[in-house]
Amino acid sequence: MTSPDTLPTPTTPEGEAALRAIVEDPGQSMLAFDFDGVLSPIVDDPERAFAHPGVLPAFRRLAPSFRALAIVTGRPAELVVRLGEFAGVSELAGLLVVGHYGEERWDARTGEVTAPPVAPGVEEVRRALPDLLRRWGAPDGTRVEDKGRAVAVHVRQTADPAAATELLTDRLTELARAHDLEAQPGRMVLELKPGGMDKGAALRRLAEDVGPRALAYTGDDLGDLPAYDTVEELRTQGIAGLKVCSGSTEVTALADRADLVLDGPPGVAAFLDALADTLDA
Ligand SMILES: O=P(O)(O)OC[C@H]1O[C@H](O[C@H]2O[C@H](CO)[C@@H](O)[C@H](O)[C@H]2O)[C@H](O)[C@@H](O)[C@@H]1O
Repeated sequence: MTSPDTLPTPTTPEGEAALRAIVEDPGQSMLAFDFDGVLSPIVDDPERAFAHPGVLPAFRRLAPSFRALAIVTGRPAELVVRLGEFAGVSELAGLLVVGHYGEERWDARTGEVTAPPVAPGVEEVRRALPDLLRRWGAPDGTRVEDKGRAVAVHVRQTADPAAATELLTDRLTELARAHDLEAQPGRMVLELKPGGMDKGAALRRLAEDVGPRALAYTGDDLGDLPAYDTVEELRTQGIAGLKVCSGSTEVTALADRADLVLDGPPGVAAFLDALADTLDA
C-alpha cells in the first residue's frame, strides 16, 4: 500500500481549523470551486478550456464522501459540465453547478438548467459591440465571447493585453451601464453581465441549501473575491471556512486573502488527490 500524499497546511488558524473540520467530517462539508483557472488551465480559446485531467478522477473519489461538491462559475453551467465531462458520471449525481455567477443552476439528475429570462441589455450590447470595437480601435486579437446571458470581451490574444485592457475598460464599463448591465473584470477579459448576482450571493445560497458545517471555496480571479467574502461571513455564523487560491501571476488579489495557495489547476488537482488519500487512509 502506498502512503497518502500529504495535505498542505493552510497558513491561517481559521483555514487550518476548517481543513481539519473537512477531513474529520466530509459528510457535513461542501467543496466549492470556480472553473477557469482552478479546475481548468487557462488557454487562449475559451471553448477549449477542458478540465485538468486530474480533476474528474479526484471528484469521483471525493464526491461519495462529501455532503456536496459544487462549481460556481461565470460560464454557462452546461458549458462547464461539457468541458469537465461531468455529465452522466454516477459518483457525481449530486454535483451542483451554478453558472453565470449564480443566475443558472444545472441539475445533475435531470441535466436541465434553470435560469431567469435573459436581460434585454445583453442582446443590445451583443449587436452594438462589433461596430463599437472597430470605432474604438480595438487591436487585432480582441475577441467577443457570446455567452448567451452575458457577453465577454477577451484581450488575451492581442499583442499587448495590458494596453488593450487600458483602451477598453472604461468604454466597456460605460457601455454596460448604458444597457443596465455591469462590467466584471477578469483574467484578460471584461464581461458585460446582468447586475444583482455575484459568486458571493451564489455561494451563500448554496450554503443555505446544502447546510454544511464546513466548506472550502477555491478561486483564482477577481470574480471570486465575493465568494471569499461569503466564506468569511459564514465563519461568523459558525461554519468553518477555507479560502483556497489557485495561484497565478496574472491575478494576485486572491493569494493575499487566501488561507491556502496552490500552484494553479495542477496544484488544485494534486490537493484534491491528497484529500482523497487522507480520507482513504
Ligand atoms: O468563473 P470562471 O469559471 O473562472 O469563468 C471566468 C471567465 O473564464 C473564461 O475566461 C478565462 O479563461 C479562458 C480560457 O482559459 C481564457 O482564455 C481567458 O483569458 C480567461 O479570462 C471565460 O471565457 C469567461 O467567459 C469567464 O467569464
